[in-house]
This record gives sequence, C-alpha cells and structure tokens, in this order.
Amino acid sequence: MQMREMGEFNFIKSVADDTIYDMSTVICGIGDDCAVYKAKKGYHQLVSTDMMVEGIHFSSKTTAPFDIGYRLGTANISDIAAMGGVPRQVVIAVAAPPDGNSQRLQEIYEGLKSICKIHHVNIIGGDTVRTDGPLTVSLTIIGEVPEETELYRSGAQVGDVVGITNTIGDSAVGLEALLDNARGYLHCKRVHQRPEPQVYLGNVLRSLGAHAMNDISDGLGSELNEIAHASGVAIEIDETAMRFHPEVIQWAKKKEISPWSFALYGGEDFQLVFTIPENIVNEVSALEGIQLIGHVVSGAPGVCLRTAQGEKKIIPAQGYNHFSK
Ligand SMILES: Nc1ncnc2c1ncn2[C@@H]1O[C@H](COP(=O)(O)OP(=O)(O)OP(=O)(O)O)[C@@H](O)[C@H]1O
Ligand SMILES: Cc1ncc(C[n+]2csc(CCOP(=O)(O)O)c2C)c(N)n1
Ligand SMILES: [Mg+2]
Ligand SMILES: [Mg+2]
Ligand SMILES: [Mg+2]
Repeated sequence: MQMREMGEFNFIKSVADDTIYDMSTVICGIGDDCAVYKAKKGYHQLVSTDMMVEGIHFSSKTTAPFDIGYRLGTANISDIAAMGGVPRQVVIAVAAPPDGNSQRLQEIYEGLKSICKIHHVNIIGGDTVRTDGPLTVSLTIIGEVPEETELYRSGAQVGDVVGITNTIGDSAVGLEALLDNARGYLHCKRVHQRPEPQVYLGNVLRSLGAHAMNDISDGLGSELNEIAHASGVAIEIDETAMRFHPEVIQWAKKKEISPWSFALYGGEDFQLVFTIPENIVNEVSALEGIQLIGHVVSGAPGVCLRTAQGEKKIIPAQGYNHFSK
C-alpha cells in the first residue's frame, strides 16, 4: 500500500507495537505529546542524533529495508558506545515520499526494532512527514553513563597507547563489492549492511580507565585527527601493527590499492578508536577484539603513519565529508 493510501495515523499505529524492551525506564512511550522516561540518579545523560538519506547512506542496490533500520540504530547506538555509555531510549523521524510503499517503511522499523531489542533500547516516539525528496530517516538517541566517567575526544594524553576494536575498512569494502556486483566478500557485505555497535567494549574500556574514545563513522583518518586536535596531541600509527580482515586484503589487492585507504577514509565501520594509559595495556590487550596500533606523542596536533621502513606519512583528516564530493 502507498503511504498516501495508508495515511499518517494508520502508519504510526502500524509501527507502534513491540517498541519497549526495558519497561523499567519508560513512564510514557508512543502516544502523547512527549515521551517520559526515568533518568537514573548518579548518571549523566547522553544525547546524539544521526540521519540516513536514500541515495547518500543507502540505495536499493546496497541495503535492504530491514538493514536501513538496523544500520540507523547502530549509527546512533555507536555514538553512545563512543562515550563509554549505555543506550536507553530513541525517537525516530521519518520523511517519506507519498507514493512510497508503506511495507518498505515497516521493514525499516523491523530492522530498527531488531537492533534496539538486542541492546534493550526503547523506541519511545517519533515524527512522520511527507516529502517530495528522497526517503529520510532520522534517529535521536538517549543514553547514560556513571557521572564524570564519560570518555571525550579531548582526553588523550602523551604516552597513551592507541587502539581500535575488531577490524576496520570492512564496511567500505562491502559497499564497493555490493556496488560492483562482486561475488563473495560476505563478511564485508554483512558489516556494511548490519554493522554492530561496540557497546560492550566501550563500557569495558571506560571502566578499565581509557582516556579518550571516538566511533569510526567517517574513517579512522578523520576520527584520529578529531582526537589529536581535541586533545592537543600528536598520534603515531604503526603500519606494521594493523591487522586487516582477509577480505579487505583480497579486495585491496584486486583493486591495486592499499587496504589502509579503506580503513582510513572508508568509514561506517562503527568500531571504536581509543587511547589508554600504559598501566592498563596488558588488561586491554587481553580482551577479545582489540588491536593496539599506535601511540600518543608530544608535538603539533596531527596524525601520522610510521611505515615499516621508518618513514613518517601524514594522515590527513580526510574521512567522509558530505559536502566535499
Ligand atoms: N546541523 C547541526 N547543528 C548543530 N550541531 C550539529 C549539526 N551537525 C552536527 N552537529 C554537532 O557537531 C558535532 C559533530 O557531529 P558529527 O555528525 O560529525 O558527529 P560524529 O559522530 O563524529 O559523525 P557521524 O555523523 O559520522 O556519526 C556533534 O556534536 C553534533 O551534535
Ligand atoms: C549508496 C551509498 N553510497 C555511499 C555510501 C558511503 N557513505 C555514505 S555516508 C558515509 C559516512 C557516514 O555518514 P554520516 O557522517 O552521515 O554518519 C559513507 C561512508 C553509502 N553508505 N551508501
Ligand atoms: Mg552525525
Ligand atoms: Mg560519532
Ligand atoms: Mg554519529
């Protein structure tokens, strides 16, 4: 059924059930002028918002409707993870073309509900409007973190070790493989379509005493530069320390480019990049899904890659930029 046949209020009704996955915090969900939730004493509230636009963040070639909702959830949950927090509540806004299929939107909600269920995040409200432009979905998320323990981009200190969670560049390879109709590359395609936010590792890193953290949405080059500039430090990444997923290496070889270009400038991995003091390096490196890849050093704020031959190459802040292409 087209959205114009279904109408705004029937659409809202059709997506409003099965949206609360942690009853203990919600006083009023979908249905009134505002949602009402309980904030926990002794915690800071975290708020962030990220949207997805058809043709920019997804297309019918790259992303099924379910996965649009899933990735929208991940992009937002990931920002809470990047502060060391726990995600709690979301509100979603939808701008839909009137001749669009309501079933497709309901599938987007199924994807969003699926990732929210995993992380016990409640969908407590939203907004629905018509647009003559592309389908646009926007999510605002609320999370919490024990007060004064949240991790900022500005916390890196000279002497810290730099790490990431899991592997990166995977999503960008997945996107290229999907756009090229390449066979295989199932891991990378999966990461592009259903990335997993790193809430658990973000919280473990915070409780162990990490100094700074950021999530990788635009590319490691961009995120590391954000940490370096916010903290007023220089960051050196060791070229030989990074382990890439075998599919990333295989794709990079096929395209005759370095796997680093996917990791540094690809984006949408939704892994975490962080800095930790020397005294917790052993504990952190014993965690599953952690790679230590560099150091925080003194010097003018910026990021460089130390090559196997000992050369220093500057890593520019050149991740994905919506207005640079
Ligand atoms: N249009 C805007 N108006 C006000 N603040 C904004 C706007 N766009 C972004 N911001 C703020 O700018 C900061 C950086 O936003 P950005 O979207 O780059 O966050 P990010 O998590 O690093 O990246 P991504 O969007 O890729 O997840 C955040 O504090 C965000 O709230
Ligand atoms: C069809 C299609 N083409 C290109 C891309 C790549 N892409 C779009 S937005 C973005 C950065 C994160 O965005 P934001 O900063 O808004 O969080 C990236 C890497 C894609 N996902 N789908
Ligand atoms: Mg953003
Ligand atoms: Mg972020
Ligand atoms: Mg974000």
